[in-house]
Parts: sequence; structure tokens; C-alpha cells
Amino acid sequence: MRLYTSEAMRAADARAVGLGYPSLLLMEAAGRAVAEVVARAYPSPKIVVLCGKGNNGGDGLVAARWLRLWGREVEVYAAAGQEGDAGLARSALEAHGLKIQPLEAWAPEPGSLLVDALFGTGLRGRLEGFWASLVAQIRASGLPTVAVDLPSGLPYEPHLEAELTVALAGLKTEHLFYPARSACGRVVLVPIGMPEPALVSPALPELLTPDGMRRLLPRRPGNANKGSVGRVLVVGGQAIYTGAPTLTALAAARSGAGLVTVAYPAGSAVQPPLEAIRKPLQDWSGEGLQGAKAEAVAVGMGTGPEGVAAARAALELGLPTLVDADALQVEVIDAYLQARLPTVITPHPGEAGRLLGRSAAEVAQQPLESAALLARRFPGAAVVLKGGPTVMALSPVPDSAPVLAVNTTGNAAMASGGMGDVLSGIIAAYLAAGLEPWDAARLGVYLHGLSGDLIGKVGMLAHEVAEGLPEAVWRLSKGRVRGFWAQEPEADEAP
Ligand SMILES: NC(=O)C1=CN([C@@H]2O[C@H](COP(=O)(O)OP(=O)(O)OC[C@H]3O[C@@H](n4cnc5c(N)ncnc54)[C@H](OP(=O)(O)O)[C@@H]3O)[C@@H](O)[C@H]2O)[C@@H](O)CC1
Ligand SMILES: [K+]
Repeated sequence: MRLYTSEAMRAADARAVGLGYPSLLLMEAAGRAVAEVVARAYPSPKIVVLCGKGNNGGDGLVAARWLRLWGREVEVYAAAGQEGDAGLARSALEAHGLKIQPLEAWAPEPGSLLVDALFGTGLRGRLEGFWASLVAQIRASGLPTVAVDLPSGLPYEPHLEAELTVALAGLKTEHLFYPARSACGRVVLVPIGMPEPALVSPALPELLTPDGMRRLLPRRPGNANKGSVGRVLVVGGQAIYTGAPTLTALAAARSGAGLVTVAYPAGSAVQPPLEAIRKPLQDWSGEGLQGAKAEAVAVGMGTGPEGVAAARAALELGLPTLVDADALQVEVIDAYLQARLPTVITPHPGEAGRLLGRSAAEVAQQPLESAALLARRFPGAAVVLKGGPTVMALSPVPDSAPVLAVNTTGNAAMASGGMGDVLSGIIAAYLAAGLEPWDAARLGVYLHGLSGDLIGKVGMLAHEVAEGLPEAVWRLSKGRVRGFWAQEPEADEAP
């Protein structure tokens, strides 16, 4: 599944028409799907549909027709001047005897449900004048609102705030990235019959889906032993971050690593999990790490200059490595890539900013662009830019256009200490199990968020997310996970 900008969705629309698919069929499918979602989610109130003059308005007119056919009380207020498909949708509705009123005549009516079909992907620039005051009036009414495709006005200010947004044909950046995502409420994605060749474009970011991630899960043969399923070496624990390597080790073990070894400064307060092998080290000369039984390494669970020394020592092992925290330095990552080791880097926006010479705020505001820049700067490394949502990027060879992926799991309750260390352990376990860095990174990020979603409560702790991983993996493997964009089946009420 791909992530679209408004522009990319318009391009897909044009490709479909170029392939011979009539655009009116798309509008009919879109409007009917909106009507179905509205009818299921809101079985009783009067429905007021507000339509603009473009195709978003056309979808609203189609939705109104079906809702009326299904016996719902419907009122429609529309801008004048619909043409093309939207004009046909208007006359089809009028043929059913419904009188369409001018948009200027709308006034809030308590108890009604609003369907926002004013603007979708065709909006160019912010709303002003009449449109801005209409948006203000709608927002002030406090009436529940279902947005067709996008809450009108996004991505600019002012915009409407929806309780539910019906995304048509594909998810758009506004449905995933903040602050726009907050205005979308619950998002339900509906197919509208768009031909697959029109929808897919390799240049668009991949959205991580349950099906796609399930296929990456390593199979464990019946005769597996602890040496055959991937062993992880965790290197860290400098300064005050003595809990970090423990969380990483716990998460690696909970992700199925056969054996976990924790190397940490001798005399520090690091307390590896009971199941782990301990490797207290006097210094980071590298000798102490030799002979560690591992197929992958996670390094950098602290802050301070030792992170670089530890990463350089771990480099000597010649193993696939996840580099995090204080080890995330340009010279360290370059050394791993020069050694041609499979490498995953997991910066948060602050660390990414340091690597790119930008501020953390700039990185957080432009996560897709920043992840792509990191991938271009470190070709061959799988880049995991942590955030809400986490974005991944990879330039397979120097100067190649990065492939991008965006995570679809995780929640704001996961904003707490140690979560990044847990992520490191998951990814390292999948590297040790033999996955390529790009696959280990995507699967690890997805499962980390899924485990957090299964807990789903503010106050959850990082070690609880690690403890929840076996359940997350089990559910994923059994096909018991749904994307956040799927309609709730229990709300099912045939229209
Ligand atoms: N993707 C798909 O496959 C399918 C997409 N479909 C649907 O089409 C939607 C996109 O439709 P769209 O392209 O007609 O644009 P839309 O959002 O209705 O807005 C256009 C109107 O806005 C106006 N306008 C623009 N900026 C403005 C401003 N700042 N302030 C004020 N006005 C402004 C502009 O005016 P104009 O500039 O032309 O005078 C024009 O009248 C999409 O979201 C989905 O719902 C489905 O029907 C089926 C398949
Ligand atoms: K809309």
C-alpha cells in the first residue's frame, strides 16, 4: 500500500482515466462508499451534506443520493456551478426530487450530522472570505462531521475538524502526519475501483500493512535451537543509562533471539535480564567483545564519548549492526558502511538533526524529506527516523533515489523513556535471524508500535512494550491485526 500526496492522488486519478477507466465510475463508487460508512457509523441522525463545486462536492452529491434511497433524512447545500462529473452527480440527485439549497442558506441544526464535501485534494492554498467564515461557523456549531476524503481546508489553516474521515482510494499524508492528522479523527479507507496500475507508483512511500509485515516474519523450524534462530550482542550502558541495554536485551529476547549477550562497562550498575550472558568490560579496546556468540549487534545505549569507542570495537566483529544513540556519529556510520556491514541506524529527530546539520524541529516538521536525506548521506544503511509516525528510508547504492516507508502502528502513549531501546532490541533480533536491514527495520518498527497499540494506555512502560511482543507477533502471524484505516466490523449495519 502506498502513501499519497494530493498531487500524487490526482496523478493516479489521471492515470486511471488514461487507462480508459471512466472518472464518473470513480465518483459513483466514492460517493456510495461514503454513504455506506456514514449509514453504518451514524444509524439515526438527519444528514446534512455540504458540497463544494469540485469533485469532492460531486462525491457528496452521490452520497446524498444513496443515503436518501436508503430512507435516510437528507438535506443538501451546494455551491453553484458544478460541471463535468459533479454536474452529472447533481442532476442525478435532482432527478430523485431532492431540492438542493444554496450553501449560503445553511445554518446549524442541532442533532444533525454534517458531511463535509466542500474541498478535497483539489484545494490550492488557504481558504479565505466566505469559505473561511463557513469553516468557522461549522466549527463553532460543534456538530459531528464526517469528512469526504479530507477535512476541508487541510493542509492549511483554517480547516474543518472531522470526527471521521472517509479516505478515498488511498491514504494521504494528512491522514498520517501531524498536525493535519489530528483534524481527521478516525480514518476509514475505502476502495473506489481504481485500477491497480494507476494506484501503484514505486516513487511513493510504502505504508506498512499487516499483510506485508506478516510475510516478513521469519519461520521457525521444529528443530530450532538457541544457536540457530539468531543471537544478539547488546553493547552499551555508559553513564547514567544503565537500564537501556537491559531493555534492548529484553526486547531482543522477546522478539525470539535464541541468546542475548550484554556487554557493558565493568563496575556500572547494568543489570542484564536473567536469561542474558553478561560481559562486563574494563575498556572498549575491542578484545573483550571478540568471541561473543552473536549474529547481530545493537550498539549505543547511552550518552557520551564511549558510544563511539564501543561502536568501533563492535565493528571489529564484522556483524550486521544496529547503531543508536551516542554511537550515531557520522564517522561511525561511515566506518560501518565502508566495511560493507549490514547497518540500521535509528535516530530520533535530535540525533537526525545532528547528523544532517539541521535542528530537531526542522527534522520533525519534514520527516519524509529528512529520512530521505539521511539515506542519501549514508547509502546502504537502513534509516529509521523515529517519530509519530516513524519513517524509514534506504538508498541501496550511492546516488540512488531512496525508497521510503511509513509506519502505521504506535501511539502517543509510547512517548516515554526507553521505548527507543526496546526498538533497537527488536530490530537487532530480526537482523540476527537473518533478515536484510530494510526488512528487519520495517518489521521491527511495525511490531514495536503494534505492541504499544495492544497496551494502548498512557503510562505504559518500555519494558511492558517489550513484554507484549510475543502477543504482537502471534496476532500478526495469525492474521489478527487490522490497519488503523479498517472499518470497525462490530458497527456493521447494512445500509
Ligand atoms: N482521486 C481520485 O481518484 C478521485 C477523487 N475524487 C474526489 O475528487 C476530489 C478532488 O476533486 P477536485 O480535483 O475537483 O478538487 P476539490 O477538492 O473538489 O476542489 C476543487 C474546487 O476547489 C476550488 N478551490 C481550490 N482552491 C481553493 C481555495 N483556496 N479557495 C477556494 N476555492 C478553491 C476550485 O475552484 P477553481 O480553482 O476551479 O475555481 C474547485 O472548485 C477528491 O478529494 C475526491 O473527493 C472522486 O470523485 C473520485 C476519484
Ligand atoms: K472534504
